[in-house]
Parts: sequence; C-alpha cells; structure tokens
Amino acid sequence: MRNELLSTAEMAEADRLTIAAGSLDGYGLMQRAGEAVAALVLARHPGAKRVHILCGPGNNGGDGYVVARLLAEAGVDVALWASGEPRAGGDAALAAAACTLERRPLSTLTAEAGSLVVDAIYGAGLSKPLTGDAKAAVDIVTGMNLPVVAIDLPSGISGDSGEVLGSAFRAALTVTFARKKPGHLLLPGRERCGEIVLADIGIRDEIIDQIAPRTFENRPGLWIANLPAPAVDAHKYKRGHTSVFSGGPSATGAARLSALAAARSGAGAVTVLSPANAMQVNAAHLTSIMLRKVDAIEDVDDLIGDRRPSTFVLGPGFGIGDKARDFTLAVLAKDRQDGGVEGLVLDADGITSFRNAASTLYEAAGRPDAPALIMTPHEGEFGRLFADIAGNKALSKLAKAREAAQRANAVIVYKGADSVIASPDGRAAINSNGAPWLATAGSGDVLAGIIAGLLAQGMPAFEATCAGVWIHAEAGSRFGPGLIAEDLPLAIVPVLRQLVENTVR
Ligand SMILES: NC(=O)C1=CN([C@@H]2O[C@H](COP(=O)(O)OP(=O)(O)OC[C@H]3O[C@@H](n4cnc5c(N)ncnc54)[C@H](OP(=O)(O)O)[C@@H]3O)[C@@H](O)[C@H]2O)[C@@H](O)CC1
Ligand SMILES: Nc1ncnc2c1ncn2[C@@H]1O[C@H](COP(=O)(O)OP(=O)(O)O)[C@@H](O)[C@H]1O
Ligand SMILES: [K+]
Repeated sequence: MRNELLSTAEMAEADRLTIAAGSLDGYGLMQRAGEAVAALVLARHPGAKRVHILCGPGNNGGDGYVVARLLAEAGVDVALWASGEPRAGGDAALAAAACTLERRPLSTLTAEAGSLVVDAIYGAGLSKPLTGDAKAAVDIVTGMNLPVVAIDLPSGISGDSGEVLGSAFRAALTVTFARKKPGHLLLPGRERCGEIVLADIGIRDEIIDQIAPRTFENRPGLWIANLPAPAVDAHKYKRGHTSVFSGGPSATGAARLSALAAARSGAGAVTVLSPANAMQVNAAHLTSIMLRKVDAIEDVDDLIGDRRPSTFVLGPGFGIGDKARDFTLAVLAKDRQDGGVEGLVLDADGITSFRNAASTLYEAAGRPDAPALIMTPHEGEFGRLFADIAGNKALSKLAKAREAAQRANAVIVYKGADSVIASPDGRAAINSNGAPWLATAGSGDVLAGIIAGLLAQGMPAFEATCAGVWIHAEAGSRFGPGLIAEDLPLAIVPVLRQLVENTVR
C-alpha cells in the first residue's frame, strides 16, 4: 500500500492532471467515485430499508447524485435531499440531471429509524463552518443515531486539518479516493471518519508521483527498507551504542526506561550516564545496561572519545536548567562524520530547558555536520518551545510540526493520540496506530529510547523517528489494558519480530 497523503489542493491537482492526461474526464472520475460508494453501500448494508442521500452544491454532491441513481437502479428505496443547486454546466449538474429521482430540500429532512444516510454534502471543498440546512441535518442524523456513509470526508471535517468546522457528521464508514487526506488521520477527524476505505477511481500512481507529496501515513512501508538488522559479523559496538543521561538520585527511573528501550530496539550497547550521587541507585537496577559517572562536560567528552556512543537521549527525569542546556550543546558540538555522534534525542526536561534559549539550540542543530537533533515534545512541551506556532489557530497540527521542524533544524515528534513526525527537509508523517493505553507515565521515555536505539544502528533520523513512533504505538495498542511503561520495552519485541520477518505492513 502506498503511504502518501494528499492535501485537498494536491487532490484537486491529481484530478486536473488525470483529466489532462486524457484517460478520464471530470464526469468520468465522478462516475467512478459514485460507483465505488454505491458498491460499498450495497455490500455493507444489503438489508437497508431506506437510504437517505444528502447532496451538497459541489462535486461531493455530484458523487451523491451518482450514488442515488445507482442505488435506485439496484432496487434500493432512495430518498434524495439537496442543499443548493450544482453550478450549471459542471460535472455535478450533469450527475444531478442524470438522476431522475425526486429531489427534496435538505432543510425539510426527515428520516426513519433503521434507515441509512449517505453524506454527500461537502467533501474536499469545505470552505467554512457548517450552518443552516447542513448543520440541521447533522443534528437530526446524529440525534437519531443513524449509520452514516460519508463520501470523501464526513461533512464538516476539514480534509487538511481534521478539524470540525461548526459541526460534523460521525460516519461509520468513509469512502475516499486515490489517497487519504491528512484530515482522515488527524484528530478529531480520524474519529469522525469511522472505517476508511480507499477507492481506486483511475488516478494513476504516476500522477501522484508527479505531485510528489511530502506528507505520509506513518506505516512500515515508509521506513521498512531502512530498518536495521545485524550483519553476520556484528559485534556489540557495531550494532550501535546509545547513551542515556540520568537525573539525580530521586529521578533515575526515566533514564533507565529509555535505556532499556534502546537496548530492546537493537542497539548493541547502552550506557546510562549518571551523576555521582545517583550511581548507587542506578547500579542497583541495571544489569546488561552499562553505567558511567558523568557530572561535567569533560566527562561527556571523555566518554565520547573513549566509548564512542553514536546517539544520546537527554531529558527523561533529567531536571530543567543549565546542566541540561550545557550537556545538550556539548553533544551537538560534536561532528557526525567519521564515526562521530549521529544524533541526540531531546525529550521532556531537555526540551523545557531551552524555553528561553531556543535560538542557541536551533543554531547548534543547524551547524553543518552537527548530530541530528530529534525532539519529542508533547502538547505542553511543544507550547513552551514554539509558543507562537502553537498559538496560531490557522495552522493544523501537521503544519505546526512542520514549521517547528524547519525552525529548529530538528526532526520533531509532536506527540499525542495523533502524533505528527516532521523533518526539517519538509517531509512529515501522521501516526494513527496508537491507543489511549499509551497515556501512562514513562511512555514517552520509552519512545525516546527506541528512537535513539534505531538511530544508533544507522537508520536515518526521520525514518528512525517514524519507525520508533510506529513501533511504540503498535506495542502499546497490542498490549492494551494494564499497560505500564515498564511493559513497553518487552512489548516491542513481537512487533520487531514481525517487522524483521516482513509479516506486518
Ligand atoms: N478531486 C478529485 O479528484 C475528485 C473529487 N470528487 C469529489 O469532489 C469533491 C470536491 O468537490 P468540490 O471541490 O466541488 O467541493 P465540495 O466539497 O463539493 O464543496 C464545494 C461547494 O460547497 C460550498 N461550501 C463549502 N463549504 C460550505 C459550507 N460550510 N457552507 C456552505 N457552502 C459550502 C462551496 O462554496 P464556496 O466555497 O465556493 O463558497 C462549493 O459550492 C470531493 O470531496 C469528492 O467527493 C470526485 O467526484 C472524484 C474526483
Ligand atoms: N490517547 C493516546 N492515544 C495514543 N497514543 C497516546 C495517547 N496519549 C499518549 N499517547 C502516546 O504516549 C506517549 C506519552 O508520552 P509523554 O506525554 O511524554 O508521557 P511521559 O512524559 O509520561 O513519558 C506519546 O508517545 C504519545 O504519543
Ligand atoms: K461528505
């Protein structure tokens, strides 16, 4: 399965290029779209007593008129409700003319229990909040709890941001075309779509290649080719060495969670870097993971010269302040070339420590040959570092992550139930395989460790981050109820096995 996501503008461009290529005209695409939806309605609801089809004024409504005609021809009892009139001469007007069913104004909508609703009011062209007859229709259908099949998007959901504009349907099934859109995966859109079916309407892969989308659904196909597997002649340091900075004596657990996760994700060697006063408590809880005393920048330099760790995690349980900033900048000052430091995963307190010194961090990360910087902020941490971006209501979560990545010269994971991963080179991916079981203390520490572990094994920063987010989410979702962060490092093992065996996509 291909992983590209198309913005609504890119989808319109795909439409235009397909028509220009001469294989199908706009009306032909609309027929194919309507046929796909009608076939799914018949397959999923063979016993539907009555189907109400709600058509808007644009091409989404045009798809609806095609569905109405096809279902009526198949013997289904169809009621057709229209909001506005399609533009004369357009494809939707042609589709409406080809449908001879009686049309009633959407503002007079009534439905009966047990009936099904096909939502063809607005799709990719949604341009403002739902009002009037469309909003009233949402209220009626939602109030009656009728099952809804949405064409392209549930009306009221923005295809680009996943936001609800005014109000929106909650669909049981959403049928979209060619590729998913960001609004199918970003919340609350994802929840409003129900099951998402992708229908082929004749927009060829070459057309999508021409558009070269920069946004992806985060699935293994995006990074599986880069997933590390140990070479026959591997030894522990060749498999990558990750070091994790520990906090003081009363805050060491978070670093150990990260360290364990880095080890489980395949780093051959992992070291916890501990302040002297926390050595004893760390030592009491570590077995295969190594331990080294690090109190000052010279200790970091010695470690790098000596044991050559290629990746670092800084932040989990570390404490906020000068020390976090100094250590971060010391790591970022190293070179990447010739077996140097590949990258730093900055999480939690590491991120917060730069709230008043952000430009120093971004400059350090932007130096040519600097280690890759990966930051994993949750909502609160994101707002602390990127207050203006976070507060910009015109930007979707996807656009916010992208802008932050570009500004910070860093790969950003904007965490949450719909985590977005963005690279400074403009690529971005939206994750959708998580589950609320992951909302447990220490879960983010594990994520930071997985990413650092994959990065240490030579995976490029964006791919390692996407893989880390997916593996973490998959492990947590599969584990389900009762999950605590301590379970996660072990829970990633069956997920990794399936990835290595290529039995999960
Ligand atoms: N691209 C493709 O490849 C294919 C696309 N196809 C289908 O086309 C759909 C996109 O069609 P579309 O561009 O005509 O947009 P659509 O969603 O029908 O709405 C536009 C109309 O609604 C109006 N309007 C919007 N919001 C409103 C509001 N809140 N309240 C009131 N009015 C509002 C808007 O008005 P305006 O913004 O101009 O003021 C305009 O009149 C797409 O989702 C898919 O189903 C398929 O046929 C197959 C191939
Ligand atoms: N409702 C949810 N659905 C899916 N994933 C979630 C949900 N809530 C949190 N997560 C994931 O769990 C992790 C929590 O990380 P974080 O907020 O840093 O927690 P902590 O600081 O306790 O480690 C993130 O990877 C986040 O994406
Ligand atoms: K719709």
